[in-house]
Amino acid sequence: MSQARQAVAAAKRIVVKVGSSSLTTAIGGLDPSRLDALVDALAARSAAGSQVVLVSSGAIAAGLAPLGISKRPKDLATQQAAASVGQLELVHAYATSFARYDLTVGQLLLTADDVVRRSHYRNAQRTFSRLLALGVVPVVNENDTVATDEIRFGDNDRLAALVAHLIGADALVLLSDVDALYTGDPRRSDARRITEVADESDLADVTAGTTGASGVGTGGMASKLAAARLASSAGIPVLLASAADAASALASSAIAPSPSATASGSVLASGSASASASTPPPVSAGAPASVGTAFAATGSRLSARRFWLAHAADSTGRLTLDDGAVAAVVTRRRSLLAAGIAGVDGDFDAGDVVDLTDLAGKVVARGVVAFDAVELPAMIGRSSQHLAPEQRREVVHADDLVPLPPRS
Ligand SMILES: Nc1ncnc2c1ncn2[C@@H]1O[C@H](COP(=O)(O)OP(=O)(O)O)[C@@H](O)[C@H]1O
Ligand SMILES: N[C@@H](CCC(=O)OP(=O)(O)O)C(=O)O
Repeated sequence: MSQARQAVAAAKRIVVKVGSSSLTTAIGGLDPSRLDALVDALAARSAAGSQVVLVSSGAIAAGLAPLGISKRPKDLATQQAAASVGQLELVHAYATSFARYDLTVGQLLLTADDVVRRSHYRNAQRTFSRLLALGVVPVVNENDTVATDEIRFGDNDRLAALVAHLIGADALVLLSDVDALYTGDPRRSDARRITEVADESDLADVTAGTTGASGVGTGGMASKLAAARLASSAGIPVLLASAADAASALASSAIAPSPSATASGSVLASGSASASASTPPPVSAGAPASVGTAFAATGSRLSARRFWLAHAADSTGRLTLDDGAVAAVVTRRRSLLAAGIAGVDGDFDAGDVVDLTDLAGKVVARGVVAFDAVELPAMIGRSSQHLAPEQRREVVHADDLVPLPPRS
């Protein structure tokens, strides 16, 4: 079994994301039997001693039937109305289903700011940590009802990758309606199945579509691939599999504790399983080598601050660097000086996050800029001795700068 699969099977803290298409029926609305089957697998993993966080899509899809709408609306306001109605159905269904195992769920509705803004993510971190310590299964979704087009994650794959980093998860499992990553859309006969992704070279032949077959999901395989890259480059192994294979994908290599014990750190549920609660089906010993696609962790875990910098929701401008400056900041990890800047775009203030690009426009790094946009045009291309004394400092300090992995 690959190292990535072993890591997923051994993970003590695991984030599992499930897409809308895996929770709904062909005619719309939640499919209780698919939801229960997913919960069976999650409860089994929890009983094997792992802390489980579920990122679940499906609010918009679940809201369509109660509102008498037959297909996914295109306009934001109707999507938000559907999400408002559907989220309630969704968490109610989860609460009922997890209760079969005497497990309590907690709902977290997050906006992009909650996981990418430094001032907010500590708050989200605290909430997750407390919920997990209390033995609760957090069920996460984007706060669709207040998210606007500009500030939306849009797809929960990315949200799940950000949450996995935020809570220090050991693995991320992305469950979808397709059994693995293919070289192209599996509806095409020439698409080849990929079992292991050790590094970027294994993805060279892959074309990932942006729409799914179901019509209820959002990002297609492209958003799953982007999320898998994001997580694996930050040191988190990823397993992409079909929700129908959830039991195998979530199989644990841990020796299952006694049936009454729950996730490690639980202070509430230990020994409190009610007489009526079911015992989850036993877990097998780790995901079989053939389930889904496993992505090895390629990078190392970034500090919360660097992760925030690299993946902050939006940068407010861009600085174009000449070749020497690109080499200095990306390879030698130096600060960016005015002399190496060839262009300035955007309307930013000192302290904002900006993209740093090469002369061809490719983003090579991100950083916190130390000057307002209006100050920079007169400074760029000049060496320090040709700058006013108060301007003789780094435009982006090395401590505030993170080179972006080439593939994210
Ligand atoms: N290279 C690919 N490998 C696998 N699936 C792909 C690929 N390109 C496109 N797809 C499509 O992406 C779909 C999954 O995306 P989506 O329906 O948005 O899932 P979810 O609702 O689980 O988020 C698959 O059903 C498949 O049709
Ligand atoms: N937040 C939205 C889901 C967005 C989303 O990413 O959907 P999907 O592609 O099915 O994972 C909802 O709950 O309907």
